Amino acid sequence: MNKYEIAVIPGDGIGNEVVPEAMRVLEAAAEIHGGLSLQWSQFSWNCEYYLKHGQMMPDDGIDTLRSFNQIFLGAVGMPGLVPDHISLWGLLIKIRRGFQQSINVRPAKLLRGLESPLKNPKDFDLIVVRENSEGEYSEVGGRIHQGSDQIAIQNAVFTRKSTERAMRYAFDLAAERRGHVTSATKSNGISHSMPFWDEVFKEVAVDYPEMNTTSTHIDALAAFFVMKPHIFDVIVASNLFGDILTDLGGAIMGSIGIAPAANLNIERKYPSMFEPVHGSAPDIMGQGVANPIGQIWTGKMMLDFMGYRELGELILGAIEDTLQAGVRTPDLGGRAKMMEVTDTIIANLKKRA
Ligand SMILES: NC(=O)C1=CN([C@@H]2O[C@H](COP(=O)(O)OP(=O)(O)OC[C@H]3O[C@@H](n4cnc5c(N)ncnc54)[C@H](O)[C@@H]3O)[C@@H](O)[C@H]2O)C=CC1
Ligand SMILES: CC(=O)C(=O)O
Ligand SMILES: [K+]
Ligand SMILES: [Mn+2]
Repeated sequence: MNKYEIAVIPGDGIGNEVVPEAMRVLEAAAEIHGGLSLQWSQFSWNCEYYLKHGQMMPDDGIDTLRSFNQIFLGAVGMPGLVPDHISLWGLLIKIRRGFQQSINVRPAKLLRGLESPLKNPKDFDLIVVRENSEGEYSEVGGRIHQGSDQIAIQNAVFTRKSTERAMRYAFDLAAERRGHVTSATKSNGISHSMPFWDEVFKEVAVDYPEMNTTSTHIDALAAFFVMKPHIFDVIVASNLFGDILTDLGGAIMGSIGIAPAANLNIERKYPSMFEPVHGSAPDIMGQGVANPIGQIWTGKMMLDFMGYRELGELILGAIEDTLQAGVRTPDLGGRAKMMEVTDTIIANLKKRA
């Protein structure tokens, strides 16, 4: 029996609802496999914890997580309780950076049984590789002066090491897929970091002569996601561009509630963290209608990363069977409750086993 220690951080809002659902599916998958045991340890670090303790996680939080194989997280943020920059930087981003989870992998594809809101989506199947450790999301900057003299400065940080790492990951991924990498740039407007980004992209591409490459400005790229998403294979993007593109990726699939993600420590020196693209959705929390598919598909990505790809395929198949049968939450135009969707996915998983 292969045992894995998984740290579970449901976080805020619907994170507390969809994480237990995904755990039910992963448990069912482990049972089908027979040789895989997932040992879950729960941590209640979130905005309520902050209100009690003045921090999003204890001082030794990162040390506590270090011994786990992986981290399974829901979402962080409850803007009514704690300002978002404090909650996200105090937990989510702290973990991403603390464990050098430098790559955020976010697929978007046309699922069987789901109509995209696009009129002519064709059969798109793309993956956004988002640089996850620096870029526009930096702590470098500050505020000075008062009143009408106030100034806010926010610096973007692009290192050769991290830029190259994200790009190499994208090329390696494309080599296993359709061999096409698109770089998301904005070197017409951002005059230092993005020309640098373009230069590094050209240099890295030299090492992959068999790959096709395109460099596209992020504004046009966003429009192409809507007009012709099928042209994309792998897209490599900076932290901010990747963040925005992947909500759009969720939207063109049918809902941001189904979009999965993986924050990878590709060196496997530290745990990686698996959490869907969506946030804590305070507008629908407590109603039992959150779509659990984003979290469940994220669980599939965790199994893939742990080397259980066949099991992952089984889960995605069961998700598609469920969508095809019309069992969908309201965000997908359906009337099913969250738990009914999960129950149906588990039943379909057992049928496929
Ligand atoms: N990685 C993370 O933990 C993230 C955290 N957040 C945080 O979440 C909080 C809310 O942020 P928003 O901007 O509203 O983004 P959000 O992703 O939480 O919600 C955006 C919209 O999508 C809907 N939605 C999201 N997930 C859904 C699901 N599983 N099923 C059905 N509908 C779903 C929501 O109801 C809402 O209408 C904020 O505190 C924000 O900072 C936002 C994005 C990512
Ligand atoms: C914070 C956020 O929106 C994300 O990581 O996608
Ligand atoms: K999330
Ligand atoms: Mn986001």
